[in-house]
Amino acid sequence: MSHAPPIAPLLDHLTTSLRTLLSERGETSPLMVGIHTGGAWIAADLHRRLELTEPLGTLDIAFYRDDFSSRRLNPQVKPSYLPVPVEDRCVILVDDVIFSGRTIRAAMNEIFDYGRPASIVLATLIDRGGRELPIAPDAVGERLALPPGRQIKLRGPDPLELVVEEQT
Ligand SMILES: O=P(O)(O)OC[C@H]1O[C@H](OP(=O)(O)OP(=O)(O)O)[C@H](O)[C@@H]1O
Ligand SMILES: O=c1cc[nH]c(=O)[nH]1
Repeated sequence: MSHAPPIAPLLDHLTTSLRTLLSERGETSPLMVGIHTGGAWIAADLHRRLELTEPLGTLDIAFYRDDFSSRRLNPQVKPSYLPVPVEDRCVILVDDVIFSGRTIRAAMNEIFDYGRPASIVLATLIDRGGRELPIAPDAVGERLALPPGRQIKLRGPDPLELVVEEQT
Protein backbone atom coordinates (compact mmCIF):
# COMPACT_ATOMS: atom_id res chain seq x y z
CA MET A 1 0.00 0.00 0.00
CA SER A 2 1.36 3.47 -0.83
CA HIS A 3 -1.45 5.69 0.40
CA ALA A 4 -2.55 6.05 4.01
CA PRO A 5 -5.81 4.59 5.33
CA PRO A 6 -8.49 6.90 6.79
CA ILE A 7 -8.04 7.14 10.53
CA ALA A 8 -11.63 6.91 11.86
CA PRO A 9 -12.18 3.14 11.27
CA LEU A 10 -8.77 2.40 12.77
CA LEU A 11 -9.60 4.33 15.93
CA ASP A 12 -12.95 2.51 16.13
CA HIS A 13 -11.25 -0.87 15.78
CA LEU A 14 -8.53 -0.04 18.30
CA THR A 15 -11.14 1.15 20.82
CA THR A 16 -13.20 -2.04 20.43
CA SER A 17 -10.14 -4.32 20.74
CA LEU A 18 -8.94 -2.50 23.83
CA ARG A 19 -12.37 -2.48 25.46
CA THR A 20 -12.68 -6.25 24.92
CA LEU A 21 -9.19 -6.95 26.23
CA LEU A 22 -9.69 -4.84 29.39
CA SER A 23 -13.04 -6.48 30.04
CA GLU A 24 -11.58 -10.00 29.61
CA ARG A 25 -8.81 -9.14 32.06
CA GLY A 26 -11.19 -7.51 34.54
CA GLU A 27 -9.24 -4.23 34.47
CA THR A 28 -11.59 -1.52 35.72
CA SER A 29 -9.21 1.38 36.44
CA PRO A 30 -6.14 1.14 34.22
CA LEU A 31 -3.73 4.04 33.85
CA MET A 32 -3.43 5.13 30.21
CA VAL A 33 -0.12 6.67 29.07
CA GLY A 34 0.53 8.08 25.58
CA ILE A 35 3.99 8.48 24.06
CA HIS A 36 4.74 12.04 22.96
CA THR A 37 3.71 13.21 20.35
CA GLY A 38 1.51 11.02 18.16
CA GLY A 39 0.87 8.41 20.85
CA ALA A 40 -0.36 11.10 23.23
CA TRP A 41 -2.90 12.30 20.61
CA ILE A 42 -4.20 8.74 20.11
CA ALA A 43 -4.25 8.14 23.87
CA ALA A 44 -6.35 11.28 24.44
CA ASP A 45 -8.93 10.00 21.96
CA LEU A 46 -8.96 6.45 23.40
CA HIS A 47 -9.15 7.75 26.97
CA ARG A 48 -12.28 9.71 26.08
CA ARG A 49 -13.89 6.87 24.12
CA LEU A 50 -13.25 4.28 26.86
CA GLU A 51 -14.39 6.75 29.55
CA LEU A 52 -11.41 5.87 31.74
CA THR A 53 -11.59 7.31 35.23
CA GLU A 54 -7.87 7.74 35.96
CA PRO A 55 -6.26 10.85 34.46
CA LEU A 56 -4.23 10.44 31.27
CA GLY A 57 -0.42 10.34 31.43
CA THR A 58 2.22 11.20 28.81
CA LEU A 59 5.78 10.00 28.30
CA ASP A 60 8.61 11.66 26.41
CA ILE A 61 11.16 8.91 25.86
CA ALA A 62 13.86 11.16 24.30
CA PHE A 63 16.38 10.49 27.10
CA TYR A 64 15.70 6.72 27.03
CA ARG A 65 16.33 6.17 23.30
CA ASP A 66 19.10 3.69 22.51
CA ASP A 67 20.51 6.17 19.95
CA PHE A 68 20.28 9.12 22.38
CA SER A 69 24.02 9.85 22.34
CA SER A 70 24.20 9.99 18.52
CA ARG A 71 21.00 12.03 17.90
CA ARG A 72 20.48 15.76 18.23
CA LEU A 73 18.00 16.37 21.05
CA ASN A 74 14.64 17.42 19.63
CA PRO A 75 13.98 20.99 20.84
CA GLN A 76 10.35 19.89 21.42
CA VAL A 77 11.30 17.50 24.28
CA LYS A 78 8.56 17.62 26.93
CA PRO A 79 8.61 16.40 30.52
CA SER A 80 6.86 13.09 31.14
CA TYR A 81 3.70 13.28 33.24
CA LEU A 82 2.38 10.30 35.19
CA PRO A 83 -0.49 11.64 37.30
CA VAL A 84 -0.82 8.59 39.58
CA PRO A 85 1.80 6.04 40.73
CA VAL A 86 2.33 3.12 38.33
CA GLU A 87 3.18 0.74 41.19
CA ASP A 88 0.96 -2.38 41.01
CA ARG A 89 -1.25 -0.78 38.34
CA CYS A 90 -2.27 -1.96 34.90
CA VAL A 91 -0.71 0.56 32.49
CA ILE A 92 -2.03 0.94 28.94
CA LEU A 93 0.87 2.22 26.85
CA VAL A 94 -0.29 3.92 23.64
CA ASP A 95 1.67 4.86 20.51
CA ASP A 96 0.65 5.85 17.00
CA VAL A 97 3.00 3.49 15.09
CA ILE A 98 5.10 0.48 16.06
CA PHE A 99 7.96 -0.47 13.76
CA SER A 100 11.32 -1.62 15.20
CA GLY A 101 9.92 -1.75 18.75
CA ARG A 102 12.73 0.46 20.07
CA THR A 103 10.42 3.32 21.13
CA ILE A 104 8.35 0.89 23.19
CA ARG A 105 11.46 -0.60 24.78
CA ALA A 106 12.50 2.90 25.80
CA ALA A 107 9.01 3.72 27.11
CA MET A 108 8.91 0.58 29.26
CA ASN A 109 12.33 1.40 30.72
CA GLU A 110 11.08 4.85 31.64
CA ILE A 111 7.88 3.47 33.20
CA PHE A 112 9.92 1.09 35.36
CA ASP A 113 11.97 4.04 36.63
CA TYR A 114 8.70 5.33 38.13
CA GLY A 115 7.70 2.01 39.73
CA ARG A 116 6.76 -1.62 39.06
CA PRO A 117 3.43 -1.88 37.26
CA ALA A 118 1.29 -5.01 37.70
CA SER A 119 1.07 -5.26 33.89
CA ILE A 120 1.55 -3.25 30.72
CA VAL A 121 -0.88 -3.48 27.79
CA LEU A 122 0.40 -2.11 24.47
CA ALA A 123 -2.00 -0.38 22.06
CA THR A 124 -0.87 1.05 18.71
CA LEU A 125 -2.88 2.56 15.90
CA ILE A 126 -0.62 1.09 13.19
CA ASP A 127 1.59 -1.98 13.32
CA ARG A 128 3.80 -1.83 10.26
CA GLY A 129 5.92 -4.89 11.10
CA GLY A 130 9.72 -4.68 10.84
CA ARG A 131 10.38 -5.51 14.48
CA GLU A 132 13.99 -5.54 15.74
CA LEU A 133 13.03 -6.48 19.31
CA PRO A 134 10.65 -9.17 20.67
CA ILE A 135 7.79 -6.73 21.36
CA ALA A 136 4.20 -7.05 20.08
CA PRO A 137 1.11 -4.87 20.57
CA ASP A 138 -1.92 -6.34 22.40
CA ALA A 139 -4.39 -4.15 20.49
CA VAL A 140 -3.92 -2.58 17.03
CA GLY A 141 -5.98 -0.37 14.75
CA GLU A 142 -4.50 -1.92 11.59
CA ARG A 143 -1.52 -3.96 10.43
CA LEU A 144 0.01 -2.34 7.39
CA ALA A 145 2.76 -3.45 4.99
CA LEU A 146 4.61 -0.57 3.33
CA PRO A 147 6.92 -0.69 0.31
CA PRO A 148 10.64 -0.25 1.00
CA GLY A 149 11.68 3.36 1.52
CA ARG A 150 8.25 4.50 2.75
CA GLN A 151 7.02 5.42 6.23
CA ILE A 152 3.66 6.25 7.72
CA LYS A 153 3.31 9.34 9.90
CA LEU A 154 0.52 10.69 12.06
CA ARG A 155 -0.21 14.38 11.57
CA GLY A 156 -2.34 16.32 14.05
CA PRO A 157 -3.71 17.03 16.45
CA ASP A 158 -6.68 18.62 14.72
CA PRO A 159 -7.49 16.89 12.51
CA LEU A 160 -5.62 13.63 13.05
CA GLU A 161 -4.45 12.29 9.70
CA LEU A 162 -2.15 9.49 8.50
CA VAL A 163 0.23 10.13 5.62
CA VAL A 164 2.57 7.79 3.76
CA GLU A 165 5.78 9.50 2.75
CA GLU A 166 9.38 8.86 1.83
CA GLN A 167 11.39 7.40 4.72
CA THR A 168 13.61 10.06 6.32
O1 LIG B 1 8.98 1.17 16.65
P1 LIG B 1 9.90 2.30 16.28
O2 LIG B 1 10.86 1.94 15.18
O3 LIG B 1 10.60 2.87 17.48
O4 LIG B 1 9.03 3.45 15.63
C1 LIG B 1 7.85 3.93 16.19
C2 LIG B 1 7.98 5.37 16.58
O5 LIG B 1 8.34 6.16 15.43
C3 LIG B 1 7.61 7.38 15.49
O6 LIG B 1 8.25 8.28 16.31
P2 LIG B 1 9.59 9.03 15.87
O7 LIG B 1 10.68 8.56 16.77
O8 LIG B 1 9.79 8.89 14.39
O9 LIG B 1 9.30 10.51 16.24
P3 LIG B 1 8.04 11.43 15.95
O10 LIG B 1 7.13 11.22 17.15
O11 LIG B 1 8.64 12.78 15.90
O12 LIG B 1 7.39 10.98 14.66
C4 LIG B 1 6.28 6.96 16.07
O13 LIG B 1 5.60 8.05 16.65
C5 LIG B 1 6.66 5.90 17.09
O14 LIG B 1 6.83 6.44 18.38
O1 LIG C 1 6.65 4.03 9.28
C1 LIG C 1 7.07 4.44 10.37
C2 LIG C 1 8.17 3.83 11.04
C3 LIG C 1 8.54 4.33 12.24
N1 LIG C 1 7.90 5.38 12.78
C4 LIG C 1 6.86 5.97 12.13
O2 LIG C 1 6.28 6.94 12.63
N2 LIG C 1 6.48 5.48 10.96
